Amino acid sequence: MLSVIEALDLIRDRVLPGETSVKPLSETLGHTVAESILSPIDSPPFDKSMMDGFAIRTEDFAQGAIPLSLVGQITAGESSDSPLQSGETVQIMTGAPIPPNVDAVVPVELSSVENGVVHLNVDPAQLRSGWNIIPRGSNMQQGIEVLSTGSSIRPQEIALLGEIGKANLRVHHRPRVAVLATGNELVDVGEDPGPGQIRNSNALMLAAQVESCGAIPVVLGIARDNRDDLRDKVQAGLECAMLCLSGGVSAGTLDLVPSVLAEAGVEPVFHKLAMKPGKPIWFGSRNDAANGPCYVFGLPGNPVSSMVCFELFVRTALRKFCGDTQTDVPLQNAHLKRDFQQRGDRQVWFPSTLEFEGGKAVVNPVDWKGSSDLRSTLLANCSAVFDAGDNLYQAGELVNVLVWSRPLFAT
Ligand SMILES: Nc1nc2c(c(=O)[nH]1)N[C@H]1C(S)=C(S)[C@@H](COP(=O)(O)OP(=O)(O)OC[C@H]3O[C@@H](n4cnc5c(N)ncnc54)[C@H](O)[C@@H]3O)O[C@H]1N2
Ligand code: MOO
Repeated sequence: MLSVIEALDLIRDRVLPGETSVKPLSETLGHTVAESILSPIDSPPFDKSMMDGFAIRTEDFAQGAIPLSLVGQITAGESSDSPLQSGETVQIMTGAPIPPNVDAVVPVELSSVENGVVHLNVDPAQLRSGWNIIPRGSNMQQGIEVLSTGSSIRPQEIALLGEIGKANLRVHHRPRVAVLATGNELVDVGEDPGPGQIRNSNALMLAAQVESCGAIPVVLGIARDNRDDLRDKVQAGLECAMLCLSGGVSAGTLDLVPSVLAEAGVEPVFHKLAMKPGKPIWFGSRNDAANGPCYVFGLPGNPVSSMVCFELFVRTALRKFCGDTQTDVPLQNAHLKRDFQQRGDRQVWFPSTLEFEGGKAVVNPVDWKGSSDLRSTLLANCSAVFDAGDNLYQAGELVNVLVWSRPLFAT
């Protein structure tokens, strides 16, 4: 069986970045840039005062302290082209442009003013040319690349693009992701299950995970375990950029998903991984000349398997599809809080809590009963990774951890 790392590589190889369009800057948060963006300006665009104070010429102090005559004021938004004469100063505010031949700003706290005369309470030997002035172009020079293709847009990217006047830019689309639950045992969450039935909790969970990635969920309901119903609903799902099925991918007589997908022209890339939860996961893609490719995940029906497989694989596929160049799974290290016995032939992604204790990241596996135990995931915020084999991990040992995304509100 393939490993998680091998599966992630196959997904990254198979998934290609999707379509792009030009959007107003204010609508691009969370998108990925699909063009290289150069700065048309210097930043700051002029030599600028970093403090509220008095603009001076340090050369005036070469022979020692002198009183300065106050000849004006420059506030942010104004500008002054008049150079200072020897012995003159202007009051200047933070953000205001520096007048010609001024080379330092003395903070107002280090000065006193009496009858239009300014005295500086600074040792003249300490006055340095450039003090409290940020030179034009020192943060960013005209012509440099500020964002490369594939960077994602956070609030600070929006601000910088605003600063350079990039009101519209080319970004990758938010993809539509179809969610299709399969199973004769499923009823909608608003219904009372009869004997042998359970509520379809996976579809809502997967739709929420899709939303938490910034993609658009398209919930297709429940496909029954017969070829006709499954085929029809799969066809509808293939119109989206991605399709996530849940259930029907292991070895039961009604596990029809792999064969129905194959009939629908979805080319398998892998089926079954050496991981727990999630062993029977299926991944493939269909290329449609008219609609572009659809990437298909057959997620295992057990709720924790579906959830963890989404976090690892679907999220990675979405990142790649959305043009993001950062598609590594964001694993981090944490110290085990207690001894942990691992037994089994599959790598385990164990629901756990990650906390900071005494300045250290500490991870504690929760009391998890297995892939159907959704309840214990409510106590967890990450998966701790334990390799296959029979190993006693010691308290304090470093292990890999994958933090589950924590959305604030859906987009
Ligand atoms: N002989 C074998 N049996 C199983 C194997 C195997 O390798 N050989 N693998 C086991 C593993 S591991 C998993 S995980 C499950 C996954 O099976 P399926 O993906 O085929 O899922 P189902 O059998 O349809 O369902 C499994 C379980 O999850 C419940 N379920 C399904 N859909 C939903 C939903 N939408 N919402 C909530 N719960 C759902 C379903 O009722 C089952 O209890 O297979 C093992 N078997
Ligand atoms: O791989 Mo399964 O998800 O252990 O129950």
